Amino acid sequence: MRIAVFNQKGGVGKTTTALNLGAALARSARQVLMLDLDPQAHLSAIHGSAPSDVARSVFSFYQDNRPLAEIVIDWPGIGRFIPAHAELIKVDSVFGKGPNILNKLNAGLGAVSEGGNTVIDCCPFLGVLSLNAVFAADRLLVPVSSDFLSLRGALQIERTLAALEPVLRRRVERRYLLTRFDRRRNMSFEVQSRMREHFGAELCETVISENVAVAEAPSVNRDIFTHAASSRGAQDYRALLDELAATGWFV
Ligand SMILES: Nc1ncnc2c1ncn2[C@@H]1O[C@H](COP(=O)(O)OP(=O)(O)OP(=O)(O)O)[C@@H](O)[C@H]1O
Repeated sequence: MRIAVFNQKGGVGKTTTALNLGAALARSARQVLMLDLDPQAHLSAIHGSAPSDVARSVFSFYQDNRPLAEIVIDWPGIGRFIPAHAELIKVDSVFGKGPNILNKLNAGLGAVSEGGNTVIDCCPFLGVLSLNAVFAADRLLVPVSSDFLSLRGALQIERTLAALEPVLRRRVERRYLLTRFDRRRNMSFEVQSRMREHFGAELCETVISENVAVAEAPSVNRDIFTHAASSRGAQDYRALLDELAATGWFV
C-alpha cells in the first residue's frame, strides 16, 4: 500500500506524521519504505543522510531515470528509505513538461514498493512532486494543524482533488488528521467540529496532540517511539495506526 502524507500548506506536521507513522508501521511488524519527496529534505536530515549525494537521492530518478531500487538505503529500526536532495526544487522547471511526468513516480515505484507499505513525505507546494505523490498513492493522509488557516487549506485540498480525480479516473481515498491538537484551547475543538462538518468520516477520530516529545524527537534523529515511548505523542501515533489499519490502509 502506498500512502502519501500530503498537504500543500507548510508546517502542518507532514514530516512528523510520515516519520511516526512509518515507525508505528515498523513496530507492528509491517514492511516499510519511506520516501522523502520534499526539497527541504527534512526527513532525510532526521534519517541522518542529508545533505545526501545527489546521485543517491530521488533527484537522480527524475534527472537520469536512475531506478529507485538503486537509490534505496536502510533506515535502521524502520525499514528502507529513499532520500531527497535540495536539487529537487528544480524538478518543476526542468522536467515539468516532460511526457507522462505526472505518472513517473507511480511507474517508477513498481517492484520497490510491492508487498509493503510506502510512506511518502510530500513538499508544501503543488507541483510535479506532490502531483507525482498523489498519482502514485493508494491513499492520502492529510495532516491539518488545529487552527483556522489550516481549515481553509483543507478546503483548498478538496478543490485540488476534485480537479484531479477526473484525470485519475478514480476517487482518491483520503483521511484528514488533526495535528498539534491542544485540549486546553477551545480553538482546537472548534476546528475539529468544523472539520467534522465538512469532511465527516474522512476526518480521523484520532487527533495528534501538541506534544513536546514529538517536536524534540527529530532533533536527536529519532521517531517518537524510540525517543519517548510512553509519551502522549507515541500513544496518538499508535492510535492513528490502529484506526487506519482497521479500514484496510496497510498490508
Ligand atoms: N504534535 C506536535 N506537537 C508539537 N510540535 C509539533 C507536532 N507536530 C509537528 N510539530 C512541529 O511543527 C513543526 C512543523 O512540523 P513538520 O515539519 O512535521 O511540518 P511539515 O508539514 O512537514 O512542514 P513543511 O511543509 O515545511 O515540510 C516542526 O517544528 C514540528 O516539530
